[in-house]
Amino acid sequence: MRGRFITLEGGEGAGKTTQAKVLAERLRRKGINVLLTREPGGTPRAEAIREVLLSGKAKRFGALGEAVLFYAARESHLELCIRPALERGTWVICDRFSDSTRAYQGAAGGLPLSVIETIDKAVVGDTRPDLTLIFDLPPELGLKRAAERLREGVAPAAVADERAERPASAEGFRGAATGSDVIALAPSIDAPAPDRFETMNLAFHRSLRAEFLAIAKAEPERCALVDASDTPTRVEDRVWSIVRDRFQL
Ligand SMILES: Nc1ncnc2c1ncn2[C@@H]1O[C@H](COP(=O)(O)OP(=O)(O)OP(=O)(O)O)[C@@H](O)[C@H]1O
Ligand SMILES: Cc1cn([C@H]2C[C@H](O)[C@@H](COP(=O)(O)O)O2)c(=O)[nH]c1=O
Repeated sequence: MRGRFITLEGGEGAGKTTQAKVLAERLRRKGINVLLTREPGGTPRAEAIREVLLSGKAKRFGALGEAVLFYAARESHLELCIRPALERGTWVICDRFSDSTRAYQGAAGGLPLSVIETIDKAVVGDTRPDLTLIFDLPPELGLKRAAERLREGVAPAAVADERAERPASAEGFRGAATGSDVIALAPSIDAPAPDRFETMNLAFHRSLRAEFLAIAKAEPERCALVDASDTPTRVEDRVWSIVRDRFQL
């Protein structure tokens, strides 16, 4: 049976990475094979693109240029990592996916939705998430958390983690060759400094929030809203109750 595809979406510092790890552990405790991954990233090629995008080096290409790069990374990720895992029956938990492009490069970045939808159709096809958890909180709070994370010297976690899973191709996870469980990614991009999008102004982050809320409202069969301003334990419980109900676990 095909695995389930779960994505986590939302603004900066919303707690997606924190909760993705907890969810993966909870599912594993139920005996489910889980691939925990992130976007942009998940394969060496996509991680290299991540470095370019988050450093701000691609900013001068505008929202269209950045969107094309996000989709180049997504194509590699889907082809070498996500689709093979789903076909093996592994559940995939992905920290950000297409809704982020729609919010960041679309609503907040000014790229028309029709352009994103065209590229999305070509790259993602029918590999759509079965469930998208949308983490909602005021951007001021999310940015404060992200700033505290930086002050504590904690880089946004590299979540590519395949445990028992192994990619079929040489372009798969870097850690596969060494057999490591959690993939250690190149430090340069995850060094503690605000990334390209964290440095945008509050108006940008407000439009992100509005777009994520609009997506959740427009697609209630796929999306579930999570109040990310709550305590970590409460958020964890809410996530688990959504996942349990959705997949009848
Ligand atoms: N519910 C919560 N309450 C308070 N702090 C939290 C909560 N969840 C996560 N945090 C903390 O906030 C910071 C950001 O969390 P995390 O990295 O999980 O967010 P994120 O949504 O993945 O962020 P980004 O998209 O910016 O990478 C971390 O330092 C984390 O420990
Ligand atoms: C997938 C995707 C991501 N982004 C932005 C959103 C964040 O600012 C970074 C990713 O960093 P994180 O710490 O892993 O959250 O990239 C984007 O603008 N468009 C996208 O499609």
